[in-house]
Amino acid sequence: MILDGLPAAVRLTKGHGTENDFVIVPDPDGALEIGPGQVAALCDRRAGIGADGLLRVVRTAKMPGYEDQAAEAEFFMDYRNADGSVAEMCGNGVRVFALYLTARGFVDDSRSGDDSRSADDSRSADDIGSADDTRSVAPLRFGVATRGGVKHVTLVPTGPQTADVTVDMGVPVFPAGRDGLAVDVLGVPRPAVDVDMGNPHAVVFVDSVDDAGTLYEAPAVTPPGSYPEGVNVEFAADVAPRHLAMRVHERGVGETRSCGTGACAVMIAAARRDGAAPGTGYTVDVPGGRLRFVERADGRLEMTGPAELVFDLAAPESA
Ligand SMILES: N[C@@H](CCC[C@H](N)C(=O)O)C(=O)O
Repeated sequence: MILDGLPAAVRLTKGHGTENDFVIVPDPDGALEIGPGQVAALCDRRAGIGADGLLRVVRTAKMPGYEDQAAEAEFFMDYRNADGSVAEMCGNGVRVFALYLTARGFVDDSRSGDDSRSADDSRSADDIGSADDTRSVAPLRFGVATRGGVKHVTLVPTGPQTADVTVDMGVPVFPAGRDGLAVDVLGVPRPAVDVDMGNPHAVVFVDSVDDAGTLYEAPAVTPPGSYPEGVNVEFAADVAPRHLAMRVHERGVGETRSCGTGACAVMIAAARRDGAAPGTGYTVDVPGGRLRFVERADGRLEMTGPAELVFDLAAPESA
């Protein structure tokens, strides 16, 4: 049974960011062992809850090997793909994780580093966005620890279980050495751009995202063996100046409705192709919604998009 080994008191939550969906498991003390098989079972869309991935919420100080991030970020996002594999980063996951921390009271907003928040604003997360809540909501700022380093977020609640979240995704890297990188588009290899957002991406520009085909299988990437650890593949098509559409085949998942790091890779590949100056805004449409980007003068990429918590699930009483 998918909840085996999880204490009955653990309340799981389902959330999504532009329809990239996650099972969220609170484990502040790092006490739970959730192996790849159980992650895959929880993420199974027929026999489980169904999700593209799992986010375990663990205090950074309790996350072996990452304790040094605890000074900047109280909580660590332990991200797993739907097949149970571990990935370095998940951009949509960070937005959903940040909303979960605030909506479930893991982040004390008086300690969020937001100087503009008024002293008498004592609303609970459930009050925010309710019918009698007429005050404007100040953004919350805090760090989220990840395998790809601390990500700083700015979160604006838009309702009791929703928010717009901006994430400082760091400086994208164009790794050297994958010469001749290509992705098959309708059976023909096309040059691809190699982008590292903490996790690996191959971006190929196409005339229409329909050219990605069914994406039932991972797209062919050449030369063979270019990514021994696997790769996320993005198909990007121009919609208008500085506005693209994208489809993605994610490592460890399959086609998803959105990929935050993938959209970052598309944005930065397009910005370099266009010779865009820092500060230029880009929009990337994904099947599940819209993400907005700006490359700051210091080279760091900011991604803004929605996050939503959909429902909570408690384990049934044991017999
Ligand atoms: N959906 C994520 C990326 C998740 C990890 C990816 N599948 C990988 O294995 O690198 C995002 O929003 O960035």
